Amino acid sequence: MISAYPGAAVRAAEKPLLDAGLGPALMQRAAYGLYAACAREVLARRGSLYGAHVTVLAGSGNNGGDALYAGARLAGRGAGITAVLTSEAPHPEALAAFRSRGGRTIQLSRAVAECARLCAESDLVIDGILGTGGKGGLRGPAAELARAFTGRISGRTSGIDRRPLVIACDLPSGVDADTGQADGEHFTADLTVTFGAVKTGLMAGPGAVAAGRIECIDIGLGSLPGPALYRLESADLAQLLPVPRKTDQKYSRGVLGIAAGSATYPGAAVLATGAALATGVGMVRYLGPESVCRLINASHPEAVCATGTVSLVHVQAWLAGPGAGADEDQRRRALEAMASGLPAVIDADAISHVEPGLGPQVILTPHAGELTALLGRLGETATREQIEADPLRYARRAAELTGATVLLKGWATITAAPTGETYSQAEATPWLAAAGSGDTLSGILGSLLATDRSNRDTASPAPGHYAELAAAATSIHGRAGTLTAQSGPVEPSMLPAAIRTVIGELKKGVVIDSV
Ligand SMILES: NC(=O)C1=CN([C@@H]2O[C@H](COP(=O)(O)OP(=O)(O)OC[C@H]3O[C@@H](n4cnc5c(N)ncnc54)[C@H](OP(=O)(O)O)[C@@H]3O)[C@@H](O)[C@H]2O)[C@@H](O)CC1
Ligand SMILES: [K+]
Repeated sequence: MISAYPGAAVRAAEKPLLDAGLGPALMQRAAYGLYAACAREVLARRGSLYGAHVTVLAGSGNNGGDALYAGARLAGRGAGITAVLTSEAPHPEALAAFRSRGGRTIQLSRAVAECARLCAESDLVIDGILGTGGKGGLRGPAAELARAFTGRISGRTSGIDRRPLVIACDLPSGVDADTGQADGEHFTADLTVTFGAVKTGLMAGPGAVAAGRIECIDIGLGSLPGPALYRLESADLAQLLPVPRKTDQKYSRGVLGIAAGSATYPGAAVLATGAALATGVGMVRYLGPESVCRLINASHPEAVCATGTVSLVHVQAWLAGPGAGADEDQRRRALEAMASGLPAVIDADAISHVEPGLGPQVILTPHAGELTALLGRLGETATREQIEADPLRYARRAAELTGATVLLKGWATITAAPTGETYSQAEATPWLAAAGSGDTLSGILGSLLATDRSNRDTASPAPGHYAELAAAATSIHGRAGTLTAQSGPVEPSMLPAAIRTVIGELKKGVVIDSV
């Protein structure tokens, strides 16, 4: 599990070490970690450090110091290095070390266009303009450089017309370390090498997109407070996924009730059912129109389909909403599912029936547009753009207002418990942004809720338990999409096959996390 902390918490943990005069030592550890990651990535790309073109972007603070020291080490391995100084007052000792290894410097304010060209023609750009001391987006010439560089490399691929590798020092410059907001110009990295602890802004909103892969370097920080944000990794997922016991039968493994689909949108019910079955539920009981029952049984003969009501069906969890449209019977079923006290995924059209006073076992799965509407009904104004810019804040706020667990979809999907525990998962591929994709996510989550033993074995699951399960479902969905995308565009109806493969590999311990 990755734990992330706000920038202020990391700075507070550094303070006693700085007061004890250990600042330079911490910087050397950070710079060495950055150098080692840069060397590894350049070697992987071009086979040799010797003769590689590297540009270091160095700001006025310690972030620039880290980047200059890392650049000095790369110069010592034969790379050709130029530092673009974005301030008149760079870190003096780091600059001296950089120059002593033969690094040359350019003052950005006098040559923005030249610096943008230099970056675009480099093998590697190290972004050391701003770290945790940055306030707001980039300003002045640094903002112009980010814009010009992005313009120059847009349209380039990772093939022959190669983009330079961009490695961010601690965090991509212009990204808020706590929220991931990036209001103004900012850099976008392939890899962020972060120091001491992962910053929450690297795992949320635009910051999660800008950070790329995340690597955390241990610099020997003191104790940190409780993390603000978690990310599940393969080993956590393997533990969370239930395996059938020898004594199990279909009912004890878990039955999921699905009230989804309508005469207008029947496909959503088929997709949700297929994903739930592939995730390993003991049984699916489907409730909906007869025409949808027939369609589901044509592809999933194991699903038990009926047109009845929620209260007459014995299940361990509910899934309501996908494809329900304006179907009045499905609306009633969604309300009954929310009131049942059982774990329930409330997705798509059912989100518009949500009222405050729910419990954490109810998981709402909005995208930013649906959350705008939900918050509006609860008396809170937030535009889609505001939610996309700061998803941590709004997912937590929605959980607080409804009492439910909230899964807010995005590049990094945020799941927030009403008690504050928050997760971020970012395994998805952009190919998953397709009609029907959300229906499969809700099917996976429904299955995890129905097979969840803690719900039956303990009186009340731990706070944040449902947010963790929602994060697990998000991760499985993202991994299944990424696996499918390896051979081309993703059709959501292809996902159940990949879900089975992902779960099988997780259980065998085959999947190794890249960060
Ligand atoms: N502390 C430690 O022990 C260790 C810290 N480490 C490293 O230090 C980093 C934090 O360093 P830091 O505090 O010096 O801040 P940093 O982000 O480099 O820049 C601040 C400077 O930028 C300026 N500035 C601010 N906003 C701006 C904007 N929007 N656009 C333009 N300029 C802006 C601001 O000037 P001001 O506006 O305040 O006058 C100020 O001069 C941390 O991320 C990590 O990399 C590691 O070495 C490990 C040990
Ligand atoms: K940076």
